[in-house]
Amino acid sequence: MDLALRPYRSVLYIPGSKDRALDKARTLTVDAIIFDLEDAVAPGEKVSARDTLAAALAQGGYGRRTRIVRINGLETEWGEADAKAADAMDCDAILLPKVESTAQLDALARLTDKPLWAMMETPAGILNAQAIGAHPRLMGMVMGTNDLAKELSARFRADRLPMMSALGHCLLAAKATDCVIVDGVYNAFKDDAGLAEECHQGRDMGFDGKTLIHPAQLETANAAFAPTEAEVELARRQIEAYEAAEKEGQGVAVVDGKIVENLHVATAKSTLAKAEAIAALSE
Ligand SMILES: CC(C)(COP(=O)(O)OP(=O)(O)OC[C@H]1O[C@@H](n2cnc3c(N)ncnc32)[C@H](O)[C@@H]1OP(=O)(O)O)[C@@H](O)C(=O)NCCC(=O)NCCSC(=O)C[C@H](O)C(=O)O
Ligand SMILES: [Mg+2]
Repeated sequence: MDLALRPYRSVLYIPGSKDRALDKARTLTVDAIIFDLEDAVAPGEKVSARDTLAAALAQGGYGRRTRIVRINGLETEWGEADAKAADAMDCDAILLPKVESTAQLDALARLTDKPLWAMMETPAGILNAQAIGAHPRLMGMVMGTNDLAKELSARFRADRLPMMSALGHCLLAAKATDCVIVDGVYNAFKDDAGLAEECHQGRDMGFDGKTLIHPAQLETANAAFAPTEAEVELARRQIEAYEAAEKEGQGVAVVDGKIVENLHVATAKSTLAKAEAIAALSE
């Protein structure tokens, strides 16, 4: 399936240095994996993590899960070697941290032909989101809300008010440039209720899914970002009603007391496409 059309409800970070977690991921119900060489890997393990990760990906077993490798920034001592190593790995895309300009993406694009993703996690990066999203090699954006909170001196709040302008700005940029966009992590991985609340907020805003740090978070994100049965059923009825109205020469149908126009039909079709993509993943 086209990478951009795959589901991204749950996107799990796995430290590239941890054999046990790399193995566990082969059994998890996760849409995409970020194999991390950056912040989840201690400096002393950065070099060996490349080989550990390359071996895990060569061994395979990750099925239809999208495999994204997060490298260290190209300005660091590890970045360029990471990029060359990731280019040779059996993965679907490379994720660059702390992207602030298209020049950084150009530099990475010179080292690999793989699709690129960008971490959006600094004030300069957020302000340049539209240009970053429009980069011809960029496929997706990942919100880095931990780094962003640090850079903004913001406090973590349940309603994420201090993050809202950055989240909204990147969403607009991603939607305007046809990029996939996934929300930041929820650090308290044992707090299911808090995670569910944040997932629903992200889904309501329009994110495609959420990045996660622990397998215990998968079920909540998968449920929150999938169309519900009621949404699928309504989408089918809207399409049917609109097609019937069109045959009668009408441009508007009514379903459950609400108007259905061609734009609602487009949303209904994308709801059905998402449900089908999720079903295809679990086959
Ligand atoms: C948070 C953790 C350190 C907790 O690890 P651990 O104590 O090992 O957890 P458990 O004992 O509960 O683990 C149970 C089993 O699950 C496996 N496991 C744990 N985490 C993962 C994972 N992420 N992926 C796959 N499998 C995982 C364990 O191996 C156990 O397996 P088994 O023994 O076989 O049953 C740990 O969860 C962790 O390291 N998480 C990832 C942290 C991380 O990636 N951080 C960096 C990304 S966040 C970030 O940087 C975002 C962004 O840049 C920003 O700025 O916001
Ligand atoms: Mg970060």
